[in-house]
Amino acid sequence: MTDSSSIRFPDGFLWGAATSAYQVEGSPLADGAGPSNWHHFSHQPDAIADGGTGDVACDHYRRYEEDVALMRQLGLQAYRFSVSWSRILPEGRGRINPAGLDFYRRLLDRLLEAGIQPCATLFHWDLPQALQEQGGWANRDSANWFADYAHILFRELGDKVPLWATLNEPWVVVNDGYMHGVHAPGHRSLDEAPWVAHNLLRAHALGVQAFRADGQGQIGLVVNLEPKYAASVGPDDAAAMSRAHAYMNRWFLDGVMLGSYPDELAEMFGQHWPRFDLADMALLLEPFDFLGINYYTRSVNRDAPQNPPPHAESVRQEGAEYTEMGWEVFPEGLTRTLQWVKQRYGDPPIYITENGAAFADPPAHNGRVADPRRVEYLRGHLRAAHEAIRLGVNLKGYFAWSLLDNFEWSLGYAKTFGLVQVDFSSQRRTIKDSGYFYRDVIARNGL
Ligand SMILES: OC[C@H]1NNC[C@@H](O)[C@@H]1O
Ligand SMILES: [Ca+2]
Repeated sequence: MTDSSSIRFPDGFLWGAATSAYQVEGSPLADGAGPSNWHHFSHQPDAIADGGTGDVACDHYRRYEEDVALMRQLGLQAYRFSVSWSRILPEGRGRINPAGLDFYRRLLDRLLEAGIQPCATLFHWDLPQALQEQGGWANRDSANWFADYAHILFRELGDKVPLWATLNEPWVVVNDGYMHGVHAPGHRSLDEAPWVAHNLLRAHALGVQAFRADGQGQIGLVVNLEPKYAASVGPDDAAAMSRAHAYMNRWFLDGVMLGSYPDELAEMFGQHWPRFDLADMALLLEPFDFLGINYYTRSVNRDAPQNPPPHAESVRQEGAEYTEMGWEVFPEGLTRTLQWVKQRYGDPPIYITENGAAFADPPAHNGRVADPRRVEYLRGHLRAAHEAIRLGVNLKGYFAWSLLDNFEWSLGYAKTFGLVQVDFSSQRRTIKDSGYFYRDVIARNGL
């Protein structure tokens, strides 16, 4: 039963929606842009479920003015997007491509004219291919490449962007790109993965230092968190839950908030786990202004010794509701996760930088797209977010994933998360019922 009592969020709570460059922009090589590793990866045979690539996507690189108009129609107060590193630096380092900067200046000007706060992510997985070919994040120099890139953006775009994020979901880069090989660069290496994670966090810290030197506004880190439950009360499943929790939720946050990695990681990686310099661990503690949390679901884990770290597997829950991603709809996990972050990491300011659901939506009919399951998903998770605020979590805003149906990485275009439907054959946008629902939430600052 949905609770019918109305709720109001705090004054000034920030309401937005999110996208990322490679998932929506298209035109990957336009106007002097260099290829990213995702451009390279998505063109590999069988890399993407429906054979999709980011070549066109939502054509946002060319339709951004129409899309900002859609954001206005939804009454968004903020828009979270990412900058394509290889538009700015086609070889990843050195030569700047002015046309790349100009695209983001145009987008920022449209947003500011519309009274929409930009929230820019520096890195949302699309590393310049030229840097991937120099080892990418496995190369210790990657942290410096990132800091140089960050410095350019702060200098060139800093006066138009109040909220910055260094990285989006470093865990996914490691788990999907370096452990399971299903994301760019498609590696499976217990030796590379810990160093990739470490260099990503070093990059984050050096990026924050660059921001302190000449940035304006606030800067944060965006992580995906998924509360872990045990499939049974047995000790093996409890241990599996604890390993899964360390691997997915604590690895990166302990690194940057506590200056150490969970002991469980050294245990589960064994001889593949490096010895990290103390100087590195001190760097990781570079303070930043807010934590971005991306929440979708929980997982219930049982022991799976045959699996790679964390030697666990998730168990489907009888009677539960699942999205098209195979993710359980579990809003109470959001409240629990926000409380856990508050208690473990010293009550940092938090934005929910992504929350949303993929459901099989019907095609637009008479200018409408009925997506009641997404409306209920959002309603339930907004209630859960409000409950966290009631429990004292310093939650400052919420960004729905996603503004538009878009390229869902290795799953291609079939998984649709948008508040706005995109007909990829015509590029026609249609606001879904969930978009109108969200517009009313923003207008009321609550449910
Ligand atoms: O899977 C849905 C989203 N999750 N976080 C990162 C985004 O790029 C994904 O589309
Ligand atoms: Ca507030």
